[in-house]
Amino acid sequence: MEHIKRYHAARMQVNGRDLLIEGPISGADLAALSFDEGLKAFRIPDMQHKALIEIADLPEGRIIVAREGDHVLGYVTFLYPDPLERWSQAKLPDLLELGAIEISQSVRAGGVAKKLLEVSFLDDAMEDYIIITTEYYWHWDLKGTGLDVWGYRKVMEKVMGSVGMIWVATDDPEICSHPANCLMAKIGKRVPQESVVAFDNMRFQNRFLY
Ligand SMILES: CC(=O)SCCNC(=O)CCNC(=O)[C@H](O)C(C)(C)COP(=O)(O)OP(=O)(O)OC[C@H]1O[C@@H](n2cnc3c(N)ncnc32)[C@H](O)[C@@H]1OP(=O)(O)O
Repeated sequence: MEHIKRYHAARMQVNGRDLLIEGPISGADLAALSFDEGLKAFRIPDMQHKALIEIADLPEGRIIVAREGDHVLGYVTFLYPDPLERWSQAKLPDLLELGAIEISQSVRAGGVAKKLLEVSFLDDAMEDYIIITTEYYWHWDLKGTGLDVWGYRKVMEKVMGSVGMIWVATDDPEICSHPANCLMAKIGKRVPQESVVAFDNMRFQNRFLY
């Protein structure tokens, strides 16, 4: 499958700060930007910056950033699912995982996460993919937001729902291990039925138990 990446950008103001939301950007462009110290939910900021640079240059990888000048304050990633996760079992060329979305504390709750997704989905190429995201409460910044798991789950539903990603059922044991965890997905308009069926089969693998 040819992965077409068309650049889009938008501007917004949050707390009086001018932000540029743009992407997909290349690894070289991302390497030239500084990376905010507050972006530490998944790895220490330096390591996460390096990981994102690698993802940006993967054939299927897409990184959309929110930046103030040359300083990154938020990002979202799309790439093939981790080979250790069931979502990669069928090796679907047209299934991408929204792997991480993170906004620095100083500009949170100002619509940046929703804007990152809006810009991501401006690219019509996204209609060729099944986009999934796995929500595990242990990845959430409960302490930094002061929200409980259900309040946080509501925020994630609002962020993902803003581009039409919806809750979908699965019997994946990790997702089922806590009721606030969930799988969300959006199936692009041009995704063939065979891919949708393969995705359904990956979602349910323990039918003999029912
Ligand atoms: C696949 C994954 O990456 S799962 C992990 C998600 N990432 C993280 O948990 C990392 C740490 N957290 C963050 O980076 C941010 O808090 C995020 C990404 C969860 C949300 O980013 P934000 O830019 O703050 O979200 P945004 O401002 O677009 O808000 C979306 C909605 O949630 C609401 N919201 C956001 N934060 C809060 C909050 N702390 N309390 C109540 N509501 C909130 C917003 O008001 C908005 O509501 P609306 O749609 O009714 O207007």
